[in-house]
Amino acid sequence: MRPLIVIGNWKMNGNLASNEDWIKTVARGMESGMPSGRKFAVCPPFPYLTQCASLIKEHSLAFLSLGAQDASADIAGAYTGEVAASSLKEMGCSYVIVGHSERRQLHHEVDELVAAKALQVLDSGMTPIICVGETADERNSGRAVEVVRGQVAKQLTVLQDRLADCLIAYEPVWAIGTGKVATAQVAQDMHRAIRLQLAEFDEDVASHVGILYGGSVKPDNAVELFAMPDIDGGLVGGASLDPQDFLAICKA
Ligand SMILES: O=C(CO)COP(=O)(O)O
Repeated sequence: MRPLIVIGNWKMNGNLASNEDWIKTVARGMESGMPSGRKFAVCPPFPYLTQCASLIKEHSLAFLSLGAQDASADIAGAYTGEVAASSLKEMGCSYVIVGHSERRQLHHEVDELVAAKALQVLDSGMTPIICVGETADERNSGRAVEVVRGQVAKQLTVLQDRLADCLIAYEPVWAIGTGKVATAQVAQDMHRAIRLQLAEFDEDVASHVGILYGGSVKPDNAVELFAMPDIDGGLVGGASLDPQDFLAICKA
């Protein structure tokens, strides 16, 4: 049985004061217990990882793990501005997002680089969250499944059965930050397509990999999304900035 996983992606938001308020509020909200069989994590910007790790410890927030929003594809060396996966592990991270559409679009990251980053994350003992998803044009021209299958195929080529230790996040680009959530059925259909593609490679990998949905997940649509058989949780952007909304989604 795959656990339901809710991960907040703060993107380039937050500051020392708001982060502290957020962790305190979430700690109070989680104090009375959380639904069983679920996992939760938050991915703050790099500079706040240490602060969030110590706040999580201070508030004994056993339910909440820490993640990062990206990692380098290289182990170490002359890569100004890059952050090594091993450093993220040392800072207390359990998850690292790789290949987010904002990095693919704004920083021209391609599938091969995303796979190399995922390998570094795995080698450092963390779980990569590999993002895939089609644009509005690709969906409107009937190519959504083909595009996503292409992205997943590249990951399979490099990662092979190590994909069993990764999470995949299906994030349709047209649903990110737009308020246009994919209907639960549209999301389920793509998650199913991804799972069937994984099963063509290896049944065992397909049954192990958690496939999260991302794109305008809110407290009022999370229940329906999470009820779908192939949706194993959510990667939440905007709504994760509000601790009450994040908590509501975690409990949905
Ligand atoms: O990109 C996302 C999470 O990684 C989704 O962002 P929103 O929830 O703001 O649409």
